[in-house]
Amino acid sequence: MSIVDEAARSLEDPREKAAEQDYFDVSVEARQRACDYWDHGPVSGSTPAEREAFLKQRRRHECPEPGEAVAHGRIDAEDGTKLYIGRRYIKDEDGAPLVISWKTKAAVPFYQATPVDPQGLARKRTFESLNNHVIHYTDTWFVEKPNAEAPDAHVDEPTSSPEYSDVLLEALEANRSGEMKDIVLTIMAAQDRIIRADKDQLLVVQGGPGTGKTAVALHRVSWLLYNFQDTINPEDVLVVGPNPTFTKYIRKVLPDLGDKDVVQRSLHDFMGSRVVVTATESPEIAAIKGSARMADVISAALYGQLTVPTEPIVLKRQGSGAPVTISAGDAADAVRGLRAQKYDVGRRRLRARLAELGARQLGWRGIASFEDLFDAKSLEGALNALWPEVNAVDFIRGLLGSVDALLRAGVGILGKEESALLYRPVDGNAALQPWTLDDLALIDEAQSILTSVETRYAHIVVDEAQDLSEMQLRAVRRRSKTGSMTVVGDIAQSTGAHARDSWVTVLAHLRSDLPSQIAELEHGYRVPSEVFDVARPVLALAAPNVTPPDIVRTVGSEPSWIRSEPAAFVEDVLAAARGHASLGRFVGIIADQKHWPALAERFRADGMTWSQSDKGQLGSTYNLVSPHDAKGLEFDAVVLADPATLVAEPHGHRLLYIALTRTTKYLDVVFPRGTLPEVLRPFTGDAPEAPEVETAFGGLDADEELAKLGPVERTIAEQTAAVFADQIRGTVQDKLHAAVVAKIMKELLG
Ligand SMILES: Nc1ncnc2c1ncn2[C@@H]1O[C@H](COP(=O)(O)OP(=O)(O)OP(=O)(O)O)[C@@H](O)[C@H]1O
Repeated sequence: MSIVDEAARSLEDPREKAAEQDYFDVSVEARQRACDYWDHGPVSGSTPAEREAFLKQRRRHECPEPGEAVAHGRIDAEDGTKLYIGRRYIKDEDGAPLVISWKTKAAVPFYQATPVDPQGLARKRTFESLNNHVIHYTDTWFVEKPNAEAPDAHVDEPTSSPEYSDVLLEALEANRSGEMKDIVLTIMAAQDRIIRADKDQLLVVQGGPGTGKTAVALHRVSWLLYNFQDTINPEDVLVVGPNPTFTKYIRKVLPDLGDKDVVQRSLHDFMGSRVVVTATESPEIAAIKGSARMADVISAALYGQLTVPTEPIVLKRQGSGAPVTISAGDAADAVRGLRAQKYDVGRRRLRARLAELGARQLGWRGIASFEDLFDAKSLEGALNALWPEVNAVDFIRGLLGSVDALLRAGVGILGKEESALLYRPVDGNAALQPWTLDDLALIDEAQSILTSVETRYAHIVVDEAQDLSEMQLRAVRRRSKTGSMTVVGDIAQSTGAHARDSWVTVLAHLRSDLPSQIAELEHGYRVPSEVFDVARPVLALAAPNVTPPDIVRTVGSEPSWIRSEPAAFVEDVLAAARGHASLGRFVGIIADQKHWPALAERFRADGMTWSQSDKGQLGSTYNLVSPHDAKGLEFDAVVLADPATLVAEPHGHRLLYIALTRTTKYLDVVFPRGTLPEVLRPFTGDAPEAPEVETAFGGLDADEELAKLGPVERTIAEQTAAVFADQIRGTVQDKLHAAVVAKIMKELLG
């Protein structure tokens, strides 16, 4: 048998399909039996440890939804061995595998075999099923198809490049919602290699928008939990996303893959909740607070509070004895000797050391706790004078609230102006401070110097990692037991106060003894080429060194360019959004927050419901999203409002690039006349100008216009309006589509 260059897809053979259905039925039954056993069987094990192990297994075997497909693929090796591949392992009554998990090594060829490297496969079969009824199967042959296999079957011309199967393209076409879906059926070879890459490394995944970085990182977690289940529990894995909206967006992927209990946090809460963030930082101050130099400033400020005594220390005795005096020299040596310790450890030891020095005066010797010999208040007072008690939140509040303390701690680390910039008046108690996201990392750093932060995670995933400050990276690193991490992002989408142009600092601040590598994803799955053609020149300005992704699909719908008169801007944004929503699309309205009050007021006036990204919401038909919050999200249709406001911000072209790459299908750009950023101007071509259309049809009453038509004409007008909805949409209010068509018809027909 010879290897064919191009995989051929065969038409389904009804007998084959029936046989596959039988196999599915048997597997469903076996899965149900296992479910019943794990769900309702007695807890086994005679010791508590055995019982705990059983319960852990039970959690791993939680029953899936009854309709979850038992298998999505099958691989036939050249020697005739067949393996079915699904989300979970299913065995028959004799313990033989019916379906293997996609996470096993044996499943690798399903994802990685290509005509050039078939990995021992003769055929790969992909199933589409609904409630475990096989609807279709598609075969990809890696050898010449044996004639005996399906004598009546035709060989189809491949309907798409075998690299981008119909199943993949259908998944990419599917309508989106506020929750990301898994991609188990269609993981691509390059993605699969990253998912299954060695655990013990710092793996950075760079890739353009929509290349699947988030999906890959989450599937990698699932793969790790399966393959290292003896050493990694779900709660030992942390996934950090940029903001609560994003965390909400991805939260169901892991549970859908069978992995509950993974810790998923936003940058706002992965460090704990010592304070509530209520304010934002100016970019200038955020940049200073985010710099790793702040770690030295905090350390200097903390240890700068220690006093090396020059006077003897007097300790009162417990009870009635005369006080004892410790020489200044002995006390000073004690303080100096403990400076290298964690702050709280040093303080504890100093207490013991002072008590020991005092006890010596009384003739006590030996290794014992002498603290009880002394009056607790007296000992604590002496200790506080030398080594004050500190809590991280109050300490950072105090440090930021004192120009003197900042200047002192910043000597040789920060410039004087930088130290002075950090000053923020202390007002009320700690909870009432205008805490910012960047303050959280300062508090965390202080906490780590005081005691330590629990290094509890066996693996950490950081998404949109290109934006993390050095201080945030340090906070992530502290939580990792070994340095095993998967860090994903896109330098071209790096914005905000900590934007960067390479991964060098990220690697530096996350590094451990483990090896590190940067892997790249090159194919863009989300954004259709019609839209990416617009984003490409923006990328060239935003990040000239970043290679654009290879786009895998087209949708046959060009972006719309809608010029508005300023007074009609909100109306035009609304009309564009409504046009999409009326066709059942999940819509993202990406707009600078300065436009939000007007948009929200208009939504309210129309009785619409919508979600707002600043509230961590996502999922209504209409989603109002700030350009910064848009990172990582996607919509069926994006209405980008007033792109000039994005470009006007720092890293403005990157923000624009992000906004342009959030759509899986449709893009409408609504801009006040004369404001379109230069980089986008070539695309407007001879697009109709909304205000003129508005003027021409201003005051049009839909019912009145339609009433002028006979019933047949009216039906034609309505149908035509539906067909041309995309063209008309955005130029006039949605409800006027049919009326506009009616008017045009009248005019054309005289
Ligand atoms: N192999 C695949 N099969 C099906 N869908 C895929 C595949 N790879 C990516 N996708 C889909 O493409 C979209 C983009 O994926 P994802 O959000 O992971 O990309 P990203 O690289 O993280 O994007 P961004 O940089 O914008 O955050 C998602 O809808 C995802 O499900």
